[in-house]
Amino acid sequence: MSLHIRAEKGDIAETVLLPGDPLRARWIADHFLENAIQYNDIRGMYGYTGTYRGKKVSVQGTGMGIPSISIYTHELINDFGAKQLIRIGSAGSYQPYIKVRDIVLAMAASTNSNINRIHFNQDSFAPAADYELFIRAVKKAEDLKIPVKAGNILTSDIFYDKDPEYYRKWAEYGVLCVEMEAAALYSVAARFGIKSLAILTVTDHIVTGESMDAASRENSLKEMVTLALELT
Ligand SMILES: O=P(O)(O)O[C@H]1O[C@H](CO)[C@@H](O)[C@H]1O
Ligand SMILES: O=c1cc[nH]c(=O)[nH]1
Repeated sequence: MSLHIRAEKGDIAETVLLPGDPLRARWIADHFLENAIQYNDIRGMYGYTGTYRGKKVSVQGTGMGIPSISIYTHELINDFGAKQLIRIGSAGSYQPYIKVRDIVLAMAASTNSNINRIHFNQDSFAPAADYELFIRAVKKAEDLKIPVKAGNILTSDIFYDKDPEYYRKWAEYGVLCVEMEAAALYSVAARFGIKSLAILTVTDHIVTGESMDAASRENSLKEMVTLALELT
């Protein structure tokens, strides 16, 4: 048992899928895993362990934003021995050619958060995906005929930005989309020497204003979840 996760050592698999939304974790346990057991309900941040095609895998909600995912990933690694963390999140597109429902593999995660400047005494750390896991995801997506885009993304501390043009400076540098956790995932994973990758489904379009409703966000992310589970 750790401060935020009610589980014993061995209850959690070495590979953990990380949706921000704990209800997405429950939906994955219900629809994709065999013999899923719920191990965590602290703060309603559900976590489950089951099997997928015979392999043990866990799904743990992380909540929204860098502080929240940093707590869960720290405990998953240090208290429960997680070795491979795969975020499965929603994102807002910054590019006209990245459409709603597209899947993006985050090769790197720029951020407007100060968290790494605090850790690195004002120097700038570049949070990046694990290369081997990233390449496996690209190949697996090809095998499954799931089209993916890949590139730099933005992990933002702000969801409701007061400046509607804020996205432009990132878009001009080729940043594909925005979400709120990947830079922290990559940084915590790097700190403890484990593998991590963020797979994102575009649910909103920052340029066109298009958006998926809340129920679709929870339920219509099947391809992303399948791709992540195939990497266990
Ligand atoms: O769908 P999840 O994984 O929560 O990810 C995105 O959705 C939330 C904002 O609605 C933020 O957590 C953002 O990163
Ligand atoms: O952080 C996020 C997540 C989904 N959609 C957005 O616009 N932003």
